[in-house]
Parts: sequence; C-alpha cells; structure tokens
Amino acid sequence: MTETSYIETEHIPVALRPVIGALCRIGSELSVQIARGPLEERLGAELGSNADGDTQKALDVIADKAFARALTGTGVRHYASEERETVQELDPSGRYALAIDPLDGSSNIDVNVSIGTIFSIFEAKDGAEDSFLRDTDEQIAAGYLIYGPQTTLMVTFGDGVLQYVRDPLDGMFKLAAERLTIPAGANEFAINASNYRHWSKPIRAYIDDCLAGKEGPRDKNFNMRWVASLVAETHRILTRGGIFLYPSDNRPGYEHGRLRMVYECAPIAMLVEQAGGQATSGCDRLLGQRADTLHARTPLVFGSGEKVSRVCAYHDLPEEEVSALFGNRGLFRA
Ligand SMILES: O=P(O)(O)OC[C@H]1O[C@](O)(COP(=O)(O)O)[C@@H](O)[C@@H]1O
Ligand SMILES: [Mg+2]
Ligand SMILES: [Mg+2]
Repeated sequence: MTETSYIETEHIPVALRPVIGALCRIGSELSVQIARGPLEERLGAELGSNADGDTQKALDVIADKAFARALTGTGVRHYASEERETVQELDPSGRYALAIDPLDGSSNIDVNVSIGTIFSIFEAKDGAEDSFLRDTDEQIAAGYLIYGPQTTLMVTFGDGVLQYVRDPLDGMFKLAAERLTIPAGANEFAINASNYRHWSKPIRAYIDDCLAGKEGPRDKNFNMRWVASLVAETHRILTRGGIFLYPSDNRPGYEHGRLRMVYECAPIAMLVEQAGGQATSGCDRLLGQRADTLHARTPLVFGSGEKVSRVCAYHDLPEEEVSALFGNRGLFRA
C-alpha cells in the first residue's frame, strides 16, 4: 500500500498527500495499539522526561519515532516534535516544515480516555528553527488525529475544516464532513478548575459568573468539562460548541500557561478559526503571534467567537469590577 491509500485524497492538496497519508498510516497503527491497551507492552510506562521537563511515557516515544520515520521521504524537510529538543532534518530537499505533538493527553493513556496527535505544517525555510519561529498565520495546514471511540482526522488546508473518520472495516480514513463550523450557543466551558486559586482576577471573574448560573449576571446555567486531552476538548468544541481555557497562572513555570505554541496552540487556533471560531492567548488573537523558542508556552482560550470575546472583555473591566463578587458585577448584568 502507498501512503495515500490510507485516506481519500480528493480534498487534499496534491503535494501534501504523501504527508497526510503518512500521518494517517501511523495514526491508524497507533489507534490499533491504543485499542489493545493493557494487552500491549505498557504504553503508559514512564520513561523519564522530555526536553521541556514533561514526563515522557512509552507511547510518547513510540509515536514520535513512528511519525519521524514515516514522514521521511514525503516532502518534510524540518521535523519539530514535543519529544525532541531540536529540529530534525528529514529530507534536505523537502518543501515542508512539520511540527508535531505525537501523543497529546498522555495522562490518559492508561485510563482508556481519548488521546491524539496534533500537527502544524509550514512551507520550509532554510533555517530549521526559523521554519517554526514565525507568524503562526503562515501555517499552510493544521490538524489532529483523535484516538477515541472513533479514530478521526480533523484537518484544514486554509479553506475550511475537513473531518475524516477511520473506517475500522478497512482501515481507510473516509471523508465524513467538510466546512465544519463550531455551533454557537452551547453553555459549556472547559478549564482545570483545580487551579482556580492561581488564576488572574479576570479569569476568576469569568468563571465565577459561569458558576453563578441563573442567579448570576449571565442569567443562565453552564456545564463544565475537563478531559485533560487538548484534542478531546477541541473535538467536543468543534462538534457541539463551547469554550476552552488554559490561562497563565501564578504557579512557577505557568507564567505563560501550560500548552506549547508551535505544536499545540497554533494548529488548534488555525482549525478553530477555519471553523468560524476564535482563539486567543487571553485577549490577543493567537494566529499572528509567534513563538520565540521551539517549546515556548502560551495561554490559550478558544471556542465560539462570542464566548472568546467575552473572556477578553473581562480583561478590560476596571479593578473594582473584577474584584467584585458576581452579585455585584454591574457591567455584565443583562
Ligand atoms: O493536567 P493539566 O494541567 O490539566 O493539563 C492538561 C493539558 O495537558 C496536556 O495533556 C498536554 O499535552 P501532552 O500530553 O502532549 O503533554 C493537554 O492535552 C491538556 O489540555
Ligand atoms: Mg499535548
Ligand atoms: Mg504530547
């Protein structure tokens, strides 16, 4: 089988078909391994830590090596991975630079909850790092694979979001939807609320007002979700709406949040905008910003546009308003 026989290619730009095909081939293999769970050799075993100091699990390393190998010879010149300190050259004459989070949500490997792979593609520059430390608006493609009850590829080439589902009957990724848009009006927010005491006042005020529900200034009830897999949260929001926040907070090392710009936030932001939503680093549009190091972190807020703008508006409230208890927060009372 050639790489491109793993996915229906009609909507994929010709030059990128080998790259997307290779991602789907490895995604397919990983989905089988992940589905076997404990029948496999300890996928969730801790091996040590990666360049960024995060714990590295066996599956993080397996996925990284498999993607690097499969992408060699597909037109990828520069390969940047969460699991590697520096950029690796795969194909000196390749046209593309690909950044990858080979396994996202690795705390969920052992508990049978959705995990995934996130990727971002640029036209390569001569400089390895220069190919990634640039305006995120210059991405030419972005997407993720999610390994859940269904294995799905969500991808954009800058003209809307395409959804492909892996058919377990023949292992082929088949087009399930195109021009996907984030539904408006879902009353769901996703944030790791255990960090409440570390957040800034505007983030606390925003969440306080959601929690106050019908009795608060928002005058409606909300639901909260936290899967701890960015791919799973993104998939839910692309499918039924809502908002995701991983803000900066005052824990040491979290001054810029937790998530990484190059291979997590930039590709998710491109997908979200292509689906009609918004993505910011709290207030400022994320696309258009650039990372200054390969593993740099950034706060991330994304989801349906109206909700993301509201988070930004809380940052503009005067001090007495963000400090006030929700009952007294006058400006947001309808
Ligand atoms: O454990 P926390 O602080 O809630 O962080 C959860 C976040 O960390 C991540 O798992 C980080 O990704 P990795 O598993 O690739 O390191 C995200 O998927 C998720 O949104
Ligand atoms: Mg991740
Ligand atoms: Mg990861």
